[in-house]
Amino acid sequence: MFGWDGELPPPTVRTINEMQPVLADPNCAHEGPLYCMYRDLAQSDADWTWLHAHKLRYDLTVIPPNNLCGEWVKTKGHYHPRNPAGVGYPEIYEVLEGTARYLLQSLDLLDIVMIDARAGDLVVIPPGYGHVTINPTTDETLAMANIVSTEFESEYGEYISRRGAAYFALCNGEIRKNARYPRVPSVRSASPGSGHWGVPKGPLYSLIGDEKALSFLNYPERFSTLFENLLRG
Ligand SMILES: O=P(O)(O)OC[C@H]1O[C@H](O)[C@H](O)[C@@H](O)[C@@H]1O
Repeated sequence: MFGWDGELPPPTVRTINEMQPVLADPNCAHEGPLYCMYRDLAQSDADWTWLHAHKLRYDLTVIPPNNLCGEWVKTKGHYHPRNPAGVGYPEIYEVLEGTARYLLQSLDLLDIVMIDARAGDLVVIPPGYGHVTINPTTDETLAMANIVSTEFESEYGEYISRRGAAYFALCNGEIRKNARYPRVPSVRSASPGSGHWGVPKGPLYSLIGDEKALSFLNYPERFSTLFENLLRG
């Protein structure tokens, strides 16, 4: 499954109920499971030990297509806190199957970015950017991997209090502004970074063991050029 060798542990399942506070239609009465998160995976004890020694985690997320009262299925959305040096923890994703739309928003809400990615693409979430992943299809499951620091918990408060991201991606193709956000810029598009601006090339799993390629995840303060280039596109 998704190029994963061997059995997967039982996933954490995000239900539609948990998503109610962040849906475009707050009265959407659908129910049931929405997407599965398999956290802290490794293909061998050696890989797991390396990941943990470097304060990192490899996860898979599987998002079947869905229509949530007119909105594409998406993840709940969260920010990451700052690391001890005062810089937000970044994250790196890889699309394994299907297509993904990453909707990023800076904490100051001055920058909203949409990145369309397909299988093989790697996408870096820069420090300070909240993020939602959308499966913008009717018929394809999205499977993606991520590597992220083990040193923090995701923060959902901003997304819950504003009832979702700054924009909603609707199944009719409309990108609708969320009325809970007073003033936000329009969405700009960017490309997945894989192989450019210092963003590593995949497969993501093959980077396990490569300290140089993954140290930006815990020490983003040492990689300001990478993030500046990434945000300039
Ligand atoms: O936490 P959510 O907003 O539901 O997003 C889902 C994803 O978030 C993070 O990136 C985690 O590292 C993933 O394991 C998870 O699948």
